Amino acid sequence: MTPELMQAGARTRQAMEEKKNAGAGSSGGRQHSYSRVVTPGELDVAHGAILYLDDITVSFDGFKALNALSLNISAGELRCIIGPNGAGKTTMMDVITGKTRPDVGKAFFGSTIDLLRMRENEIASVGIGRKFQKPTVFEQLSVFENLELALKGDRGVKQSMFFRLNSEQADRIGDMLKLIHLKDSAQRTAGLLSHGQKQWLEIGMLLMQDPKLLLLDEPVAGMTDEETERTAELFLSLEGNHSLVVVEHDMKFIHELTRDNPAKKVTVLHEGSVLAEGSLADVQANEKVVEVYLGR
Ligand SMILES: Nc1ncnc2c1ncn2[C@@H]1O[C@H](COP(=O)(O)OP(=O)(O)OP(=O)(O)O)[C@@H](O)[C@H]1O
Repeated sequence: MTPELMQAGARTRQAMEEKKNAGAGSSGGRQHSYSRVVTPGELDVAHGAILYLDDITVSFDGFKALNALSLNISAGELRCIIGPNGAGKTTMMDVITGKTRPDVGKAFFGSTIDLLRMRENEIASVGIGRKFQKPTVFEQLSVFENLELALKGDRGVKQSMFFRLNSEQADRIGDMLKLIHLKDSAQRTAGLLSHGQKQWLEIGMLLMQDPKLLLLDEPVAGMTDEETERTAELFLSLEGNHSLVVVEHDMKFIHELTRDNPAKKVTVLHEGSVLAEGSLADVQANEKVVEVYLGR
């Protein structure tokens, strides 16, 4: 071994030792007793939950839009949330994404990321993507360009100008076009797409940023039956790799999302709290649910 190599080896060992000691200082030496070391700010779903809301209350001039709401979503889960108008579904999404601050309660992404201490843009950057009801794509650009833009993410203007797709990125866009059923429309101007196709494109744009949790607000509103079915297929194909929270009024769509697994959990919100939670059959048979929602 040459002296240079020996010196390089010594430097590497010293750096490793310093890193180990620094880690011991910041975590109280816990990595000696636990095999898993969690990096601050990194999503940790080792305990199973990707989203944990506890006792969240949001008041508007004394009116409680959310009233001690608690909700747990597991990593990889597809959870449907239903509830009558005014139940608090949008307010719940607003709390998760940092748009609205609750009066009290806890909201964690994984077991370590405290959402209530973060701004909206920070929450988006740790991996929570939100799809609003209305599609918001860049109408003048092609489908491909929309996805390309989403891939660029929040690079600065100058970096975006000089951004060139590498082959891996071009492949990712190709795969996404297939997934969202827009392969044949890649060069089409987005403004010319049908409502359903625009919704898929926007979902594709969200997915290009690889969110860990997707919040989808009435994604099939205004879609044809065929588009609704395809959307259900798309969401089911994402389940497992992503976690999805789907707020929806369309019961046919909820049926399609739960058909492969009838035990899949559905949550019913009412007056800012969870009224019922269980399989679709269970919540549909629940008298309180029938009274406030399904029986209307
Ligand atoms: N900014 C606000 N100021 C006052 N009241 C509000 C505000 N935002 C929501 N609310 C009220 O809080 C309650 C819950 O509203 P939210 O929009 O969360 O319900 P929702 O379940 O999403 O309803 P929908 O299905 O109609 O969209 C409603 O009574 C609503 O009027």
